[in-house]
Amino acid sequence: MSDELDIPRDTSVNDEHTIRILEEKIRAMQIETESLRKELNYYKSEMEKLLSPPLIEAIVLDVLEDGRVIVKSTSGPNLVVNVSDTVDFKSIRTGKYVALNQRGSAIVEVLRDREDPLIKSMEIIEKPNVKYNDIGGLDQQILEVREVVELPLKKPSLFKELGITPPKGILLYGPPGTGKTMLAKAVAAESEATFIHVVASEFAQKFVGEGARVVRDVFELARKKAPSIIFIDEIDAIGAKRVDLGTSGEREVQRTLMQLLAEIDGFQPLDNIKIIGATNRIDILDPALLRPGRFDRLIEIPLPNIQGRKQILRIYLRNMKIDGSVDVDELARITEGFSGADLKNLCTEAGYIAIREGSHFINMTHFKASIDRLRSKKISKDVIDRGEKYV
Ligand SMILES: Nc1ncnc2c1ncn2[C@@H]1O[C@H](COP(=O)(O)OP(=O)(O)OP(=O)(O)O)[C@@H](O)[C@H]1O
Repeated sequence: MSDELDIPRDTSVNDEHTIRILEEKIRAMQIETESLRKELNYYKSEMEKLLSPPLIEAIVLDVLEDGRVIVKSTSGPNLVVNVSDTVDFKSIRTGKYVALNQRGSAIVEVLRDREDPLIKSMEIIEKPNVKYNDIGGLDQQILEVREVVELPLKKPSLFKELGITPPKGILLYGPPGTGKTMLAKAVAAESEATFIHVVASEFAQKFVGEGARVVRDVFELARKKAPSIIFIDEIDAIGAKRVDLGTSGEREVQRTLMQLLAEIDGFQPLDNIKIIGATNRIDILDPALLRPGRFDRLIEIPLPNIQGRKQILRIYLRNMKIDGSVDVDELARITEGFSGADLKNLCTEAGYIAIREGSHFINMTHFKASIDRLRSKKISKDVIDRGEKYV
């Protein structure tokens, strides 16, 4: 025993030492017991949670003067319920998510706020303020979009009369920052249509079936707000060809795509809804998306050529205080590889350089310094990205 407890053999001499060792052992065991007790309590409470009946989720519609609350339970009906004493009454407000007890008679917990996936995924602009002449270097594409989107929305009778079916959806493809979103907004503005902007990667939701629900809700909203244009950016996020559907995430993306195709198939070419998809990865799109009656008109939005760059620069220079040294032709010539977004940044940066110098005008030197800065900062990276992504 003494060996076990590390007690020195000569106990007569070492009584005090022995007692100290034993006391330490007792303390260590007490600590151990305490920690096991906590662990036991934790598992007991986990067991209780698992065995307790499930709660019902609801959203607060109104708080009544008599202290009761009207809620809409997610399982269906509106209910008038009490508030349990364990809940802070002040935290209950319209729009809050709460948990009801199993009988659905009382609020027993106020839940954490969370975002509505529909609201998170989209932006609605009743009247976008982009005009065709704000867009440079895309004259041909503007003409085509006007013909296949604007005209059928504005004058469906023309198409009916002649028996022509316009496309339900078009796909704008090309490198980033070339004006795809701008063009979609401009056509919505000119067609007096509501612009519903969704980013497809936001459709990929956490919960099973949620992506498909958001797609359904977006189309429902488009019908309510018609005439509407639904702009689906980064459509490759849900519309890429799939090689295998191994993970549940991939299956969820596939379900979302199926819902999108079903919604597109569900309306008529001359209904007052149009869909514009955008991607810089047309090479990886699922051919199902490009079948007739879906995104069946493909419009390339390339990087601007020298003429295009000149037009875009002119648009931005319109509102800038420049001096006589600024040569637009020269600027367009030395900005090969720049997108519309890059050219806009170039103008803004030149303005900043002028401000830093305390200059009242922006001159050619400011523009050239701005080009050098942008080139070294991002262009090389962009070109590499484009080389890999854009086909
Ligand atoms: N052709 C253009 N004419 C004028 N401005 C342009 C043009 N292209 C891009 N821009 C400017 O760049 C900004 C970004 O462009 P936009 O969002 O339309 O590009 P995008 O092609 O949709 O890009 P992404 O593929 O990254 O979504 C615009 O708000 C505009 O200021």
